[in-house]
Amino acid sequence: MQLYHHPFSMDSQKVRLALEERGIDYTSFHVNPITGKNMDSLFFRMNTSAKLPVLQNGAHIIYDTVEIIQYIEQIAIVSSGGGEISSGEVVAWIKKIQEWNPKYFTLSHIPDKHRHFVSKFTRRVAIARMAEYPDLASAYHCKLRKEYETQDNLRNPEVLRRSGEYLVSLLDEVETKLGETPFLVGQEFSMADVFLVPVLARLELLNLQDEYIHSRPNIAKYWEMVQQRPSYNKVVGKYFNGWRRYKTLFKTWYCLRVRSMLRRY
Ligand SMILES: N[C@@H](CCC(=O)N[C@@H](CS)C(=O)NCC(=O)O)C(=O)O
Repeated sequence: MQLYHHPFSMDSQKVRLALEERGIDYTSFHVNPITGKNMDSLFFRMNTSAKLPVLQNGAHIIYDTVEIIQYIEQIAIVSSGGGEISSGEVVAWIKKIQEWNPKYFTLSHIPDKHRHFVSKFTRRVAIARMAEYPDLASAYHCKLRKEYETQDNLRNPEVLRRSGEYLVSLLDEVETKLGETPFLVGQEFSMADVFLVPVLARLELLNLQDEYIHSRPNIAKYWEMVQQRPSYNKVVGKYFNGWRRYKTLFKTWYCLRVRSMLRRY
């Protein structure tokens, strides 16, 4: 089984947490969307949305995060001969969390000058690939249009307001629930937690933990606890804990700067 993913991608983190928690082996391929690797022709031909993650098992390819997780659960049940599929409550939490699109919230917390630089680089990559692979030109063109759309939406205060409000109401609901049970659904770490942990990790990466995590005591306690899990360390901690975040971010930033200077798109 091959997983195309990247540590920066929250949906990739969810899938990797599920694979680690269920102890399923897979071959990992890093595809960095910030350096435009998701537009490399081999990957793009398989997945013209260029979005991550993608799970491939032989001829079976899945592009949707929730569907990938359901597939992982089925594999875990078949290979262990036991276990069970997620309950209705877990599925409801997954849906609620997945309804929050972190894109605009994240981008709006990145300084304009860095954001514009990355956006320009992404557009240049799409244009370069268009010329290189004429048979994929319309798909690359679509990707280019989406990038302009993203930048337009970021100038719309209504889009940002809605995203922020949804996040706050989601966290308030999570805070109430965690006052009743140690994990989002009951006594055990479930797939609902797999979807929640990357949201908290994103808030910490953006240095927003005081406003969103520490101000909610139940979430703060939960956050401390889930960070002790080996799956967290492998998927998130290894790249973003303490000084590691600077190494991870610097590597991507350096690669972007050099390629941009040399005009290697
Ligand atoms: N269809 C995917 C979308 C996942 C998605 O939005 N992925 C983001 C990262 S979390 C991505 O790949 N962005 C890069 C891009 O849009 O170029 C799903 O629902 O699982």
